[in-house]
Amino acid sequence: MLTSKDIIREGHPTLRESAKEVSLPASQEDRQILAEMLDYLKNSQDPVIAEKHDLRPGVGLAAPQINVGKRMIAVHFVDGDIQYSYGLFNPKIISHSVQQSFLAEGEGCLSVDRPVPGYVPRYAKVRVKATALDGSELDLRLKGLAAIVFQHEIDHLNGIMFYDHMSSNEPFSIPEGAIAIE
Ligand SMILES: O=CN(O)CCNC(=O)c1cccc(Cl)c1Cl
Ligand code: NI
Repeated sequence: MLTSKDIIREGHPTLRESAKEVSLPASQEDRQILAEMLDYLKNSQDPVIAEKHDLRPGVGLAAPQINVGKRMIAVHFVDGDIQYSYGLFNPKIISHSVQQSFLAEGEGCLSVDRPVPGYVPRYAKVRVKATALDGSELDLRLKGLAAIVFQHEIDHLNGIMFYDHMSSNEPFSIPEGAIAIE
């Protein structure tokens, strides 16, 4: 099982590289890695398992964070009454809103061992295409928390960290018309 020691931290070059497309259909090895990433998220959200294995909680995870330079992400969280639990190959934002949004509580990252207070401006709505673990093609129209999490993960595939989006001298500045996601 993946644990916190498998997660690379700021300063590791892989976090700043662009990850490579996964050739499909995915190999058994790539499917195994993606399944383990999804399991990490589930385990990290289980108080008993997280405590036992000292797991930091996460709602998403990108392969570069476990030093695998491939375009694979996992997400596991509930947003309102919609449960998102996916392992995805080659996720791609194919369109997005002009309007922006940000998480009122800010963002955190398993690869960043320090709090970085401030708002992370992101697209309020995104349309994402990807191939799921079972090989099916997904076409997702996301808003709210889901839109933010998917952008955080897809950023990791492009070597982008959440604080790259933050205004350095005004971390709590809010872009014109941006909506706060509570
Ligand atoms: O890349 C994934 N991680 O670093 C996992 C840890 N961070 C989170 O779960 C997290 C926390 C707050 C906001 C967002 Cl958008 C995310 Cl994603
Ligand atoms: Ni992260």
